Amino acid sequence: MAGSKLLVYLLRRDLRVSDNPIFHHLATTKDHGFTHVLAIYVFPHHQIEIGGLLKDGEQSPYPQALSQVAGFWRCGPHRAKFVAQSVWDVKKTLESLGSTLVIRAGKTVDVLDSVIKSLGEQGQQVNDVWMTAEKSSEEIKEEEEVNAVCKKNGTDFKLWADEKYFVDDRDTGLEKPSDLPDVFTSYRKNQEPLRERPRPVLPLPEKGVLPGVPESIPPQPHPFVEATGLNDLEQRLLSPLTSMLLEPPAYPEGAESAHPLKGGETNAHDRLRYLITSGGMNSYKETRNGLVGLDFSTKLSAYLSLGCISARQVHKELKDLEDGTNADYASANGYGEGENEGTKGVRFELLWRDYMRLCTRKFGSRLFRLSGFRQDKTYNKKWKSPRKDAARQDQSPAPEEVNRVLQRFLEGTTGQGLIDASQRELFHTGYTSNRARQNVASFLAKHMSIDWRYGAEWYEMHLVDYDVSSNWSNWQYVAGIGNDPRGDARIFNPVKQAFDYDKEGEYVKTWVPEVRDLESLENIFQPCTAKQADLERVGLAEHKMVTDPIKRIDFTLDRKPKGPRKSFPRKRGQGRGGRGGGSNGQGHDGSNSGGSGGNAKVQQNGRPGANNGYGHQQGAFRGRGQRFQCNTHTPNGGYSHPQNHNGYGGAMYPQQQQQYPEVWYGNGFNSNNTNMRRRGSNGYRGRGGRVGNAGYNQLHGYDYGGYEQPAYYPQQHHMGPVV
Ligand SMILES: Cc1cc2nc3c(=O)[nH]c(=O)nc-3n(C[C@H](O)[C@H](O)[C@H](O)COP(=O)(O)OP(=O)(O)OC[C@H]3O[C@@H](n4cnc5c(N)ncnc54)[C@H](O)[C@@H]3O)c2cc1C
Repeated sequence: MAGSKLLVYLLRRDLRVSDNPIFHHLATTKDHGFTHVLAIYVFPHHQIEIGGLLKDGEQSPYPQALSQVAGFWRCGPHRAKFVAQSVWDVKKTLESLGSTLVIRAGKTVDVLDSVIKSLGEQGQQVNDVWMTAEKSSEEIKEEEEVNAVCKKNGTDFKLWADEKYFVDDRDTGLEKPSDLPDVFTSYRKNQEPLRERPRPVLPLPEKGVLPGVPESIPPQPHPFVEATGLNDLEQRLLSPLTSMLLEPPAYPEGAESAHPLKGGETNAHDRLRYLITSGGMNSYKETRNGLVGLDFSTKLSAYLSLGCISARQVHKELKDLEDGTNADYASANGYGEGENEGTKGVRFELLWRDYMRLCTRKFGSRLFRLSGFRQDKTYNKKWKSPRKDAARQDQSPAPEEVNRVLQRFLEGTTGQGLIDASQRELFHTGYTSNRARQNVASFLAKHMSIDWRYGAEWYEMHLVDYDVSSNWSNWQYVAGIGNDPRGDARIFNPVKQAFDYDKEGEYVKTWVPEVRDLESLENIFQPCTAKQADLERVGLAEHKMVTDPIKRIDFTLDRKPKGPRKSFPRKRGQGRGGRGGGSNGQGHDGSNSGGSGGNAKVQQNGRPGANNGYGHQQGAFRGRGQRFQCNTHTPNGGYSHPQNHNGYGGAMYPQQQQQYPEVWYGNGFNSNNTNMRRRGSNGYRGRGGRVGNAGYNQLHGYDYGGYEQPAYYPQQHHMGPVV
């Protein structure tokens, strides 16, 4: 159209209108020349599953949004909802300012190409495309693809810095990415005093100052539909998601989510104001290691990671409190009293977030590498893999056993209370505290020596605050292959940590209801330590957390951890491992999964199981193989993905789910009948062996017994209270 100039702004993790450099530029620069702006958010097909947005009967042109190593959904239900809410909030805010946000699904470049073509057919040229830059490899690739499409269409392309971090890139003093110190403390010292570092925030554009919206808005490209509203969008995003667990935990009665917050810039600012006025920011330092409740930490992470709020906006409100410059905070504790330990602590953590992102900038795709950022080629840690094609030939235990242990870890039945509570909380709510995350990551990587990327991908699926840099760098850090100067030497003892941070056992009891009626903390944190009579009284005597704990840690109340820090429990015949076999002699080698009792006699008992204990394993593997081979979304629940040799749950599209609502086929496990336990013949606790073994019924191992999936996915009736 003659005289008009159109800008397309592709939003990604900059889901806010205030303190947004692009909107600010458009609102305040007189000669930018644009008569129209079309802001677009594309649900990216490779990061969020968009199969639920397909038109009836259509097939997606894209592979499913599954993770590379484990084949988990890359975005589970909690974050899918949160993103939808955040996107919708931007739309509402822009509408209130006389603009709008167009919401699409697909591959960003395909949507852009279609938008440019569709507008071109109506005589409207797209002159410029802008987006904000990210530092992770996948996002950089997307930027390059967008640039290429722009070139092809004769459209200008510009990348903006997002400015959502605490210290602006222009102010860090780092001349190039590789200048970043490999130790956080060195970086922090370079940046202090932190209170002086952030740039001022950019205000919300005034109503009517943004360029107009084009008269005709291009439709959602085929074969996807446009959601009719926020509820419809949420439901469609959630509908294809399966739990990926063979035995998903039930939602514990009475448990309340520590993260009942909804997404969006508006809610982010409400939360921030609440934290200031309630005194939460002042007490942050004392409470930040908490485990239960909404207010022990800020719960700003999900907003920060999607860019619903910027770190400098958080800093500004803290400063207003400290300086006494916002009358709305006049009645808050600490008003006008300067920086305190709490507000200082929040700034410190925000700098951690910056640092993790600068690590991504420095190390690029090494963020996702098994050997981590800094290890050279000679690094030789023997990670254990649940995948046959990825495991070393001499791996012990075998991949099938690692897979069994991994499943227990994911579903939260390891027998370590703190780990299990955290994993179940994460599964049900999308959140778990920093303290719990450290323990969980350490447990998988250091106690179990399992390929830490399974944990990182599980977190990617479930965390409502998933952030590529914060997640993967933290996993590397805790796994000992990232930027922790203590590396392998830092190992969290989950029992000691539970005694230190869950002093009444409230957290573990909240999320692991099976242990609620046990009396001593020691037993709550490790139910296998309870007396047989107590276990029988609370109905736990036959529970796998007790009969087959993944790891048992000897710990006495004088707080000194005892016992070996072995990754997988010892090999058969090493004196601590054996468990009694199943009565048909089909038990596992107890040593592979955490045996801690044991003397020669116990080992003998364990051996028959060890020798014949493959029914379960092979069954599981064959089950998985069957799913993998299944290319289409059949009722067998299979999926195939080029990089995924490790299918877990059958991914089913809505139509099929209606047909076969809650059953997964093709599982190698039969949840009810696989275990034929008996007591280890040599006592059951302490150093004398313990409640015996998981002997696996071979028949069921080979049989693909259909598994009834609890109705958690996708109905979402256990999402916890929402405020
Ligand atoms: C294994 C592991 C995985 C993690 N994955 C993520 C992730 O995907 N996304 C994410 O935002 N955080 C991640 N963290 C960091 C941290 O656990 C969360 O940021 C924090 O628990 C979020 O809760 P909060 O907002 O109440 O944090 P607060 O304690 O209130 O901290 C304030 C803010 O500081 C930042 N922050 C705090 N600690 C860290 C940290 N260690 N690294 C980076 N930023 C931090 C967050 O943005 C947070 O919102 C991970 C930590 C571990 C150990």
